[in-house]
Amino acid sequence: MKVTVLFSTQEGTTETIAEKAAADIAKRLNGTDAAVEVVHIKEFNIDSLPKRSPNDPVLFVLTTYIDGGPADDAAWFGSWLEDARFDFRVSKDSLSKLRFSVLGVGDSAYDENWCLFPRNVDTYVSEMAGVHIAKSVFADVGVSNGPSDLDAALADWTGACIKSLLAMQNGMGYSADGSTTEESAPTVVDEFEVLDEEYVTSDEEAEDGFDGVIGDGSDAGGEVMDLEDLGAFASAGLKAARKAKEEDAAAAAAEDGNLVIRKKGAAAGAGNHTREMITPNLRKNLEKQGYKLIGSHSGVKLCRWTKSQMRNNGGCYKHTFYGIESHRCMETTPSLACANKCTFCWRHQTNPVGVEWRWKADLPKDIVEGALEKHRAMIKQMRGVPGVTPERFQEGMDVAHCALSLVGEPIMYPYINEFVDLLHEKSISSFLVTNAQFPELIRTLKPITQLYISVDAGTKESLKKIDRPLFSDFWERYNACLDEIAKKEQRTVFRLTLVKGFNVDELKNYANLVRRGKPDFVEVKGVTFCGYTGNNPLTMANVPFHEEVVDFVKMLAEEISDEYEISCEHAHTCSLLISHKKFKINGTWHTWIDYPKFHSLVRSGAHFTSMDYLAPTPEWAVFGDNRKGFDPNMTRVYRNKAKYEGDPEGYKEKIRDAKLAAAAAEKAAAAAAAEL
Ligand SMILES: Cc1cc2nc3c(=O)[nH]c(=O)nc-3n(C[C@H](O)[C@H](O)[C@H](O)COP(=O)(O)O)c2cc1C
Ligand code: SF4
Repeated sequence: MKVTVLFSTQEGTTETIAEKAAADIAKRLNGTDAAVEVVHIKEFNIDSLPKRSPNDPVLFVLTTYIDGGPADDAAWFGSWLEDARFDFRVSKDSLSKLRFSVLGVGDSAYDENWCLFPRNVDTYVSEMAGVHIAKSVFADVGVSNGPSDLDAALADWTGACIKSLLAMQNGMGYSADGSTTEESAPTVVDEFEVLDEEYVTSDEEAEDGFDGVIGDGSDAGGEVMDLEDLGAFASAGLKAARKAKEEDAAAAAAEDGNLVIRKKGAAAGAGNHTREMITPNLRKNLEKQGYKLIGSHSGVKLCRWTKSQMRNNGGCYKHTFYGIESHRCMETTPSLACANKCTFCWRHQTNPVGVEWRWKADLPKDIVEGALEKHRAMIKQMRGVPGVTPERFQEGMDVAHCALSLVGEPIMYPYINEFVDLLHEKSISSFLVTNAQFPELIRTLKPITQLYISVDAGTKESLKKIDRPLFSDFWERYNACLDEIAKKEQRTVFRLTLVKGFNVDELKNYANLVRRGKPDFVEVKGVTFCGYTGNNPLTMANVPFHEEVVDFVKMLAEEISDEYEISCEHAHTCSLLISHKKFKINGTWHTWIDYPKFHSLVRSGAHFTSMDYLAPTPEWAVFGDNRKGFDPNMTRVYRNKAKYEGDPEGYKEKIRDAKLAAAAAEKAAAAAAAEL
């Protein structure tokens, strides 16, 4: 018997799952004549499926991608199957020899598209007379407990497959529900069911009548569990035990040599991917990226500019544009989840997603206190570092700004208003970035110091390509968010991230969006390359040069020149600011913020607008100044100072050449990979 575990993946999770399943199966079939192989779908000859011997089952482990469709590697398999299924010339029992089962991987946050592709594969193969050796199971990476949780689904599915495979080896019958018979020929119950699709963890649904019982109880080993027990069911201990078991299985199988892994090069991104808001795996992942986690859904991270300004080596663009003291700025988020899968996301697609809040909500007080504590602990590590004076160290400990822009969608957090109240009570300013998918939450958001909206694309098509949103009405939501922004009276900012080859050609569309949202400011920045993984479409070639950003900004400013003008530049981060002309008072830009005034306005409870807490912009920050946005009170550090000072133009040229070479090399590598 040859068991083929056939996987498709976009970003690597499903590959890991397939390997775990195969290792477990191989271990359990050890000592029989069965061989187990893990095969990447691109390496598999699909035309051989109809001829496959019933003795050589195929276990599909398939991910779900955009609009519920297949990952790129399985696109042709999807169309092969569909063609075969609907082509009247193909016999309806053409897969009658095939013994199979499907483990689908997807995220229920995608509603009706949850595991759509694996479900279709399951349906089509059944309709062409393929025979289940075990019930197909659909796993939900969006929950951390319950029967459709990835770990539980994997364990159930693998267990059922093993049972049938052992029965086949022993010449016994088997059924899709995992029971065996004494008959020598296989008896197959050709039906399957999704493991408790209705199972949800949200408080809301619990209120809607969820009684804490999973299915009929059979899913949990015959027990009926209540909600408290679910916590234990998903406890770290159980998971650790499972993991250890899986690792043992992999090691033993590899030792015994009945497991073969056949896949295409580096098929996908690395290891541990995500399930739920801060599950043990996600925690590890985020901590590896330098996040300090608070409670069950919040994070804080020390920004490089905080460290830089602590040493008086320069602040971030927010220092240049708005007078933020970067060394007193805490970067945090009360929601690591969001409703997108942006191509340029810093979290390398490991983010939990949802179209609404559906997790336990920690108290705002605990998040604010926890974030301050962890932020200060990171600042403490800067004590004694060259350039950090006792004054600046003390200022660093005394947080004055909070950038709610780390990752995730902060306004999804149900207590966001209470959260910003707590910041303001502590005289901490609030800069909040939202991703333009929740107009109703923007509407109900209280006045904050500065409200950002990410305007990632000028057209529906490129928004879909860049942000890869969950909502099907994402474009309508995007526009509704702009309408809400237009109604806000305190400072509003459009944040444009230019991605070469994706959105830089949409000048006129952007101009229309600015006219619609009427923001006070438009910040434009080139996308930052942060080592995107897996099949992420971005490469260094998508990162625009500073001059390209400047050219774009000049053209955009020209389009909206009746009301806006370029005001500031921070060359170091390729960022420029276009401001509404009302901030140019008597010929002087007033893009900076009077923070004490903002706090006294909030405390007064009086009505106020963005014109009530402004401050003049220093000359060095103004566009056109030869200091290019670098604060002259600080000392710039060049990594290659000698070279730069000796021949600044030549040095810039070299940097440019190096970037171009890197971009060309990436393109060539991608082309070569595509050809393989
Ligand atoms: C751009 C994008 C779109 C997705 N669309 C869906 C979808 O429509 N339905 C679904 O069930 N899961 C969807 N997912 C969730 C993935 O199936 C899930 O993240 C899975 O763990 C990815 O597995 P992989 O790492 O093997 O590619 C999507 C993920 C991404 C990144
Ligand atoms: S909205 Fe933010 S956190 Fe969510 S995917 Fe996009 S960049 Fe990442």
